[in-house]
Amino acid sequence: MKTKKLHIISTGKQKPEQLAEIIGVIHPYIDFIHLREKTKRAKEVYEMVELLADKKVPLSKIMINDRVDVACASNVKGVQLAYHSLPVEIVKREFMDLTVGCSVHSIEEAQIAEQQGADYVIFGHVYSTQSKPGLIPKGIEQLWSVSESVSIPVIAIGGITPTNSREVIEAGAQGVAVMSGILEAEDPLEAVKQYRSYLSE
Ligand SMILES: Cc1ncc(COP(=O)(O)OP(=O)(O)O)c(N)n1
Ligand SMILES: Cc1nc(C(=O)O)sc1CCOP(=O)(O)O
Ligand SMILES: [Mg+2]
Repeated sequence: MKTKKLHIISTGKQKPEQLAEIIGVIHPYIDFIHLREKTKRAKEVYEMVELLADKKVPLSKIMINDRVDVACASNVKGVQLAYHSLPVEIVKREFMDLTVGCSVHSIEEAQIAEQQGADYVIFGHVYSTQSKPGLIPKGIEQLWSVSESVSIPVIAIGGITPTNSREVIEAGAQGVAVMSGILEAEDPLEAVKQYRSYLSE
């Protein structure tokens, strides 16, 4: 079985130094860290990449949410496009070196992302989560339908725990994306090891 991917999404609430400290410790166990810092300016996000690099986090593990300019300028792996971001096809056409992930919330969005050349999609939110308060979760069956409807990897997001990771993998996900379960854990290293063990079984 191909090893499933573990993406970590920054909360936007932690100080850059605090995030860098945590990722500096857990990066050997993760595939990608996404900087999703919606209230920060481009320069601040760029500086966060520098902090991560200082902690020896490989640039090849860093994705930038939305900001194609920052992703290019900082030479990271790629960009995670949100619903308000530039279209996938434009980013793929103009920035060929970037890996492009797209956040989707339906079969139709996933298929459009695939047609436009996305390298993978993140689908959610699968389970209810404090990180998306008041929004009804999509559930495991929709995850299954989305996974069936595209050929590119589908990464599940939203309320993912170590134990339900197995269920989402069985539903066709090629990996999981986690925010609070690791970055807000009392012991992020222990938490990431737990996710990793469920994803590797
Ligand atoms: C139904 C639905 N639409 C949009 C969003 C949020 O979109 P996304 O692009 O994933 O942005 P963030 O999750 O990063 O805020 C959603 N969750 N649900
Ligand atoms: C950033 C994000 N996007 C989602 C989506 O469905 O598009 S769910 C989500 C938050 C995931 O946080 P947690 O791991 O704490 O549940
Ligand atoms: Mg999202």
